[in-house]
Amino acid sequence: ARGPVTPSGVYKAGQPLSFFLTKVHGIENKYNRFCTMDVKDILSPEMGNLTASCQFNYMFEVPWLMKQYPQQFRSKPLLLVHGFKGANKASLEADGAAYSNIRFCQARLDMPYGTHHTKMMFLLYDNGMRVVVHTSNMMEHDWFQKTQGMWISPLFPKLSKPSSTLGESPTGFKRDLLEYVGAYQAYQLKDWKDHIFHHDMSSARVFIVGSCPGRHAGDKKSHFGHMRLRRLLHDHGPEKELVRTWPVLGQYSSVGTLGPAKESWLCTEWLQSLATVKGTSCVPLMTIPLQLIFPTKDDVRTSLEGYPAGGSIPYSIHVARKQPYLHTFLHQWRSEGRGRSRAMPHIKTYGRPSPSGKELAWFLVTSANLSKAAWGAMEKKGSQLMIRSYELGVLFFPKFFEVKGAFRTTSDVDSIGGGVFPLPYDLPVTRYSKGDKPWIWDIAHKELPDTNGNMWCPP
Ligand SMILES: O=C(O)c1c[nH]c2c(-c3ccccc3)cccc2c1=O
Repeated sequence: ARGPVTPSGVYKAGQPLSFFLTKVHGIENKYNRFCTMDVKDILSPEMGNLTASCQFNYMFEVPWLMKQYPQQFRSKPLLLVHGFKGANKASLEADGAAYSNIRFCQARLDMPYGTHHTKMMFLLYDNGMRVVVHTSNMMEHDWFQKTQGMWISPLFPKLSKPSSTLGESPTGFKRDLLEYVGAYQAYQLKDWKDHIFHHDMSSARVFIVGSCPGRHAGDKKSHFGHMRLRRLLHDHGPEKELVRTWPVLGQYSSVGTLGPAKESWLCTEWLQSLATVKGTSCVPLMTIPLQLIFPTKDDVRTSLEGYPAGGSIPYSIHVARKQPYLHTFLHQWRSEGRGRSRAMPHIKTYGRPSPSGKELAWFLVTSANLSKAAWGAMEKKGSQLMIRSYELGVLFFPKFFEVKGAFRTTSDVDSIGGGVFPLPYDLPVTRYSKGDKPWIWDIAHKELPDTNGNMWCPP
C-alpha cells in the first residue's frame, strides 16, 4: 500500500511510511498535494466510520475541535486527555460542559515543571481502530500556517477476542503503546486500553518513543526518554562504520535549561543516546557533528504569520542567556523543497542524516523539544532517569520498511516513491549567518517590521 488507503481508494500519501505534514494554508497547492493531511482529512468519514475518539494533547480550543469532526461524528464519545490543574483545568472543563459527549482525563503530573505535551489520537471505527501520533495542539493556529508532523497508522482490524500478544507488530508497537497508556494509571483510559487489546496492530512498522513523569530505574530506565532511544538504536540502529562521520540532527520549537556547559547534558548524556549505533553507545562523541535547527529571529519575522508565529516558539531570554554555547550548533529553518520556509516549525524531529543529507539512518517525529524535562536527565550516577513531562513520538528505521542500509531522502515530494523518506526541511542544513540570532519570544523585536508590518513588543 502507499500509506493510508481510504475506503474510497483515495491515496492520501505516497509511501508506506505514513509520515505526513499538516496542510499549510496560503501556499501553492502543489506543496499540499503529497504527504500532507489537514485535521479534517484525519477525521474524515473516508478514514472510517467513527464511533468514538480520544485526543491526547496540551492545548485545546473545544468549539474549534468539535467543528473539525464531520457533523455526523460530533455526538460520538470524545475523551480529552490533558495535564491542566486548577483554573486552567476548570476552564477547559467548562468549555467541554457544553458538549454532552465530551469527557476528561487529567494526566497526573507529580514532578514539578512537568507538562502533558503528548499529542495523539485514538480513532475507533465500526470496522477497526487508528492511532495518530502528531505535533499539533488542538487549536486553529496550530493547523493554519505552521510546519507540523504526524504519523497515521494503518487501519488496525478488530480481533475476535482481546489479547495482549495477538495483534503484536514486529516493532512491539501494541505492547509499548499499552505500557505508555498504562503509565497514566487513569481509570478514564481503561476503555481505550481495552480497545487497544481488542485490535490487531501487527501492521505497525514504527517504534513508540514515549516519556512519562517519574524516576525510571532498573530495566525501566530504558523504557522512556533518551534512554529508550539509546536502547532502540543499540538494538536496531545503523552500523557504526556507515554513520561514523554522519551528523546527529535535532529540530525543535523550544529549548529548556540544559546546563552551564555543553558537557553538562547536551554533548554528553543526550548526544551519547542519539549517537548510539547498532551494538554500542561507545562512540567518540567529539567526532560527531551536532546540527540543531531552530528558527532565527528573521525566519520568524518574515514568516507567513509574522512575529506572532513566535508566540508558539517559547524560547525565553532567561534560558538563552544561560547557554550561549548552544548557539554554536544552530541552523536556520529552511524548507524550500516542501514550500514551508515561511511556515514556522512546531514539529519536532531528530535523526541521523548523511553529510550530504541524501541518506537517513533513522528518523524520529515527536512532541519532545530539546529539554531535560522531555528527554530525561540521569540521576544517582546514571542509575535512574528523571523525566518531568509526558511526550510521545514514533521512530522510523529503514529495515522495518524493507529498505537496506539507510533511507534515501527527498525534501521535494512530488515524485515520492517506495523507500524514499519525505523530509520536512532541506538538507544539508544551513548555518546561521553572521548576525543571525535565535528567535526569543520574551524580548522586543523592533528593528524591522514583520510580514504584516508589525513589531513584536511582548508585555
Ligand atoms: O506542547 C506544546 O505544543 C506547547 C507547550 N507550551 C507552549 C507554551 C508555553 C511556554 C511556557 C509555559 C507554558 C506554555 C507557549 C507557546 C506554545 C506552547 C506549545 O506549543
